This record gives sequence, structure tokens and C-alpha cells, in this order.
Amino acid sequence: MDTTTAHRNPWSLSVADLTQAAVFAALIAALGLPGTINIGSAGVPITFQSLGVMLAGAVLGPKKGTLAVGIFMVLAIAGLPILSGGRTGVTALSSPTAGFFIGFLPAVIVIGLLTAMMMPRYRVLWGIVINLLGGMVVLYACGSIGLMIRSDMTLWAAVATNGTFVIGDAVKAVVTALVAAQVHRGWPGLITPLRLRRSTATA
Ligand SMILES: O=C(O)CCCC[C@@H]1SC[C@@H]2NC(=O)N[C@@H]21
Repeated sequence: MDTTTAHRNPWSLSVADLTQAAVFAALIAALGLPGTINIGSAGVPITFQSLGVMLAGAVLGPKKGTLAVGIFMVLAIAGLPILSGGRTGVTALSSPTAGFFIGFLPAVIVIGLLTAMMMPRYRVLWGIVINLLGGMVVLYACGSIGLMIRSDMTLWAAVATNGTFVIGDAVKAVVTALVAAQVHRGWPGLITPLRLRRSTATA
């Protein structure tokens, strides 16, 4: 059986894939250990866990990255206090951070898919744009919807709340792209390139 990256079923999962996803789920949990910084009254903390979500998508791609964030979220909802500040997923879902917590999933999917479309060559500038798109635009959109539902905020108040996070999250997007570029240089093939159209080339 041919097991090269080019010929593998893109949706199959090997033991190595599962291991990588588990390691990143643990990394996201560990990034919650430094605790939280609460600025403003919205009840949404500054956390390093969104850095972990960006890293999962940019380093592992859509399949393994989504699995990593999925494992992390399932463990949090199951009651492990692995969210920043020692909270569980159930606490998060009933709090102002609900939209951000749920938004981790679409964020990693968008980052993973766009990164896989850029591969096999990781370009730092495009990586930064992709991380900003998934880790800020998509995540903030979900977070704002959550704030409107959980905190009865108006759309504008909810969107304005994100202003607190912009600089920190932009730095996370840059750091993620730099780390991902190094990883993909040293470990080509970690992400299966994604093409929208089937190649018709006959070698
Ligand atoms: O722990 C939770 O329930 C989720 C916290 C989400 C915090 C969001 S993620 C995007 C933005 N950047 C941060 O540093 N904090 C917020």
C-alpha cells in the first residue's frame, strides 16, 4: 500500500495523526496555565489558549488541527478544568466567553483549510493573513454573537469588546506564522496540501 502523503486518503487517521492531535490538545490546555488577565467589564479574559488554536491549525492543518481543538473542547465540556482560570467547558458555555469557546472550532477549521491550500510551501506573510482571518475575524465574530446572547449586549458593544484583544491576538498570529514556517521547513509533509481542483497533469 502506498502511504506517501500525496496518495493518502486526506481524511484517514493514522496513530501518528492521533498522537499529534493529542499533543496539541495538551498544548492548548497547558497554554491556559499562566492564567488570565481580565480587562474591562465584559468578562472575557486575555488568554494564550487562542494562540494554541492558531498553532493547531497552522502547524497540523485542517484534519489534525480540528481534531486537536475538538479533543480539547470535549475534555473541557466533560468537566476537566482546562480552560484559562481553571474553568470547565460547561462554565464557559454559560458565561460571556461562550461564543469564543465555541468559536475555537470554526477558527481552527478556517486556519487549517487555508494553510493546507497554501502548502506545500508555507509563506509567512500569507500565514499571518490566514491566522488573522481565522484567529481574529472568525473568532471575534463567534465571540460577539456569544456576548450578545449571554450578556445581552448590542452588536456594537459586543464588537467593541474585541478591541481589547486586537494587539495581543495580532502578535499571536505573527508568532504562529513564524513557528509554523520553521516547523514546515523542518518537517515537510506534516500537512497534506489541499487543492480545490483535481490536478490533470500526467507525468
Ligand atoms: O476560556 C474561555 O472560555 C474562552 C476565552 C476566550 C478568550 C478570547 S479568544 C480571542 C480573544 N483573545 C484573547 O486573548 N481573549 C479573547
